[in-house]
Amino acid sequence: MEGDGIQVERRDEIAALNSSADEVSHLALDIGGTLIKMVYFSSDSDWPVDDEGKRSSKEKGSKNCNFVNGRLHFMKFETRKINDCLQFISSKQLHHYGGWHTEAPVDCKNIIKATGGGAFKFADLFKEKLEISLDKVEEMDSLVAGANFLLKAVDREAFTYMDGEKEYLQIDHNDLYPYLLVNIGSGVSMIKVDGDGVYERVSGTSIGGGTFWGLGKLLTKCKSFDELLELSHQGNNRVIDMLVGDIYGGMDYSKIGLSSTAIASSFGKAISENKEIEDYRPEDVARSLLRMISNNIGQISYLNALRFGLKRIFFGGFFIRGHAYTMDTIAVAVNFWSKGEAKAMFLRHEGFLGVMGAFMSYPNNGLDHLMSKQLVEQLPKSACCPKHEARSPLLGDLTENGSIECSVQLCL
Ligand SMILES: Nc1ncnc2c1ncn2[C@@H]1O[C@H](COP(=O)(O)OP(=O)(O)OP(=O)(O)O)[C@@H](O)[C@H]1O
Ligand SMILES: CC(C)(CO)[C@@H](O)C(=O)NCCC(=O)O
Repeated sequence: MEGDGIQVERRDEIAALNSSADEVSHLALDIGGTLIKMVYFSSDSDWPVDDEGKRSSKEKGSKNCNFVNGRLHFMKFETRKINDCLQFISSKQLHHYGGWHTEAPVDCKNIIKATGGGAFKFADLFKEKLEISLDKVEEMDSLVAGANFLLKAVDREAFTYMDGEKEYLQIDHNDLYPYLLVNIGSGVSMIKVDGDGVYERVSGTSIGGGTFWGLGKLLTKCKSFDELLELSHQGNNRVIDMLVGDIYGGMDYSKIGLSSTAIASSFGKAISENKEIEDYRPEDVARSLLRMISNNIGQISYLNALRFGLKRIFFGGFFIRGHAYTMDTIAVAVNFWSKGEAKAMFLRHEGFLGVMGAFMSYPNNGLDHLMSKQLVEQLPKSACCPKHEARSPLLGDLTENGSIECSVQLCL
């Protein structure tokens, strides 16, 4: 029988679920060029079943629906280590729990929503290793659905970053569109969003997170992205970048609005010195690289915002990783080029937009509404958000693996 919410599989196999600590559903994947993102829901373990092994109501809502408390789990894996992801799914038996469909035949249970290029590239691998069929969700559709959902559902999802200060924003649901979504993954997609499912990918650039990680790895011999990011934190880009002051004898070029400390040419100083890469500190190389790529993305984003008269630019993707210097550079670039007209905004669930979109695409009607309500209610509402706000214990910045409490509606 179908209801308004997620439909529960009313089969005897469901009874077997009750032996496990948590009940899992709605596994979704975003398999990108560099990272695999995963989301799944686990309900609290004390959800009762009736004598026939069917889930019974703990708290009946209207139309015979249950409100189930649980957690939404967020994970990421490196795509080059896809076997770790397969192993995780297998060890937790997650693959049995795509959506719960009343009508679905037993052998349809291993159908998982998946987005990103890897949903095509690795479809056979998932089938072969875990007998999972990937139900492909279009990548841009997923990004936009995920961003719209998070911006509407999660209080203080978006924030600005300037001079080391985060300022959380209260998004008016009736005044969200249009905006520019800039997703900085391996490559960068720029999407003009006009409504739910109404969007156009207006631009992109191949100089993105993959460029930072790839070039950074070659130039610094770093073994991990986190190591490279940490290095950049300690570096000084002025050692390698050619500044306006280097060209103008320490002076500003005020006539065209460039201060002496502005970068005139990224990595430009390296040509005038008789140095090899080994002569530079990896910290400084990492810093210059991060600055170059962040600046460039900020500038192209601004130009696209200008092209369509958009004032708000939301930045997502795992390149950002909540990193202060990255956000600061992007924000300064947008602010500088737009003369303060456009604003760069960042998202707490930055890297999980696409996978949230895929998660939301499981056929149900209740999830969106209910989760929105729950997620919002878990945070105190306030019209004005103080700077340097403490992280919410339930909804911390989700740049790492973690989980958040929420409720979903399941209908029998
Ligand atoms: N632990 C990590 N390992 C590797 N890259 C990381 C890590 N954390 C952050 N990154 C950065 O995030 C980028 C990947 O971001 P994201 O997961 O949003 O994109 P993707 O889906 O893999 O790429 P695309 O959408 O272009 O296919 C990397 O290129 C790198 O710059
Ligand atoms: C190819 C995708 C969409 C894959 O996620 C992404 O890596 C991207 O937007 N790259 C930039 C490609 C370009 O527009 O030049």
